[in-house]
Amino acid sequence: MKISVIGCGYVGAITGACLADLGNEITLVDVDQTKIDAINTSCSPIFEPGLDELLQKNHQRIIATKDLKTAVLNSNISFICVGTPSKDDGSIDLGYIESVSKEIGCALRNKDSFHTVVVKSTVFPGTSDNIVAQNIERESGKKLHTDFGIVSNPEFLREGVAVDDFFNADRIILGTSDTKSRQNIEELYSSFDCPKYFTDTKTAEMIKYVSNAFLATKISFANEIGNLCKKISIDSRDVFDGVGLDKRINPAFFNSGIGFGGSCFPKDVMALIKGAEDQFGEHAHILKSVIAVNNEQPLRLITLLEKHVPNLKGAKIGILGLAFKPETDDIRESRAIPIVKQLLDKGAEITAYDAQAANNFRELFPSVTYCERCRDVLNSDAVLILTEWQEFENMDYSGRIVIDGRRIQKAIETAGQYEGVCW
Ligand SMILES: NC(=O)c1ccc[n+]([C@@H]2O[C@H](COP(=O)([O-])OP(=O)(O)OC[C@H]3O[C@@H](n4cnc5c(N)ncnc54)[C@H](O)[C@@H]3O)[C@@H](O)[C@H]2O)c1
Ligand SMILES: O=c1ccn([C@@H]2O[C@H](COP(=O)(O)OP(=O)(O)O[C@H]3O[C@H](CO)[C@@H](O)[C@H](O)[C@H]3O)[C@@H](O)[C@H]2O)c(=O)[nH]1
Repeated sequence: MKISVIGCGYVGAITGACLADLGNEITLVDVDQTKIDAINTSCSPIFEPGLDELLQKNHQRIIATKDLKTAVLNSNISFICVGTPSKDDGSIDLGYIESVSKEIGCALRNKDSFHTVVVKSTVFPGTSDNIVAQNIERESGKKLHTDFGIVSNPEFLREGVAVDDFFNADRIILGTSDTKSRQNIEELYSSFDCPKYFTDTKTAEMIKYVSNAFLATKISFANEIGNLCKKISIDSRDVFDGVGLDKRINPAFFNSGIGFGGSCFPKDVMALIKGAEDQFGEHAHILKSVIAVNNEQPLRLITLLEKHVPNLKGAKIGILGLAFKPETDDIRESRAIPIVKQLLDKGAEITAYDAQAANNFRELFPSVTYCERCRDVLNSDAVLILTEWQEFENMDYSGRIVIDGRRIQKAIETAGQYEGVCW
């Protein structure tokens, strides 16, 4: 199939490269020339394991461009993969979705054949029908279901393991009330043997929000219980290992520590809270607590640090890990951000190491000293572990004060003085 993918960030680049690997011809579209140049030289525009290899292997079937109109006209299906960030009040900013759907509409003015538009970006329920479809109808003069169709196909990939998640999805959610589009999308995903769940667009959109909200809830719940377990000298991991044996509960996403970051959980939980309240007058009490626990968790690590280093003014603090999780260079909503902010406010001198995320972090915090080798960070008054990169398991923490936000076994075994946030 000929497919245009609009937005070459984490979701667009993965979707384009993986669909090319399945034999489709892909045109990736972005407004960012650097990303286009990277893709056209078969280099990944983001750090994601396996993506470079896929771009190289399928380079004859992948092209990147700024020209959305031609990309849409030369394809049968367009995937919308642009960002849906938070506004200052936490509600969803649909600015990119608005402008891309209008541009697709303009392009379709000159197209005679049927076109399927797939919304992969995470959007509040109702957005595909009320904004995307209506903008396209308005700008193109064409009719939904007759000239074009809409599918909501939310993405569930996790950064760091995104290629594997694409090819080995637990399920594919497909929301559409359009017969031709359903046929197109069924054909596109025909080689996947996971469950394909067909529903309407707004239900599909809600499934994405509820999945992220539930996983975030599990993490905040594990953190709340972990905080209590620490006070009673119970290892919270042992507790959740036991709890997770109940098939109704499941052991995943019970790792307690300094909380969840990333471009999705904080943003999507806030968007659900705000959308529920502003549009429907519903107060999401549980989800508000999920955010409150998550905001508190990184600051607990500072409180533990101050037990060992009471005066942080002028203290040398080493930080291991800046990315919001391992195997990514992404620092969006990383728990390292509030921790570094507070340490700097208290006058600490910070050295930090992260093999992938240091450059991104430097843009936010130029006053931090960034080390080339992780062992250089150890030469500090105390070491904080904020991301569970595998290489941190290979270090010797003997004689060091370590405050661990992510439970690195080697630190538990070798540190001179050791504190875990929730254990
Ligand atoms: N990152 C993830 O792990 C993940 C996983 C599942 C779902 N999502 C959702 O997918 C969407 C995209 O997320 P992302 O992390 O890939 O975002 P991103 O910010 O990494 O990438 C978005 C891209 O869209 C481009 N763009 C913006 N306006 C454009 C326009 N008019 N035309 C063409 N390109 C344009 C930007 O330049 C950018 O490269 C969001 O809704 C997000 O919530 C993200
Ligand atoms: O038990 C756990 C699991 C995760 N985390 C933290 O939670 C955050 C998110 O982790 P993860 O879910 O692995 O990464 P993301 O790439 O943000 O993926 C989430 O967000 C994506 C965007 O919507 C979805 O597609 C994925 O299904 C969903 O897992 C990270 O800061 C993790 O450190 C914990 O603290 N404890």
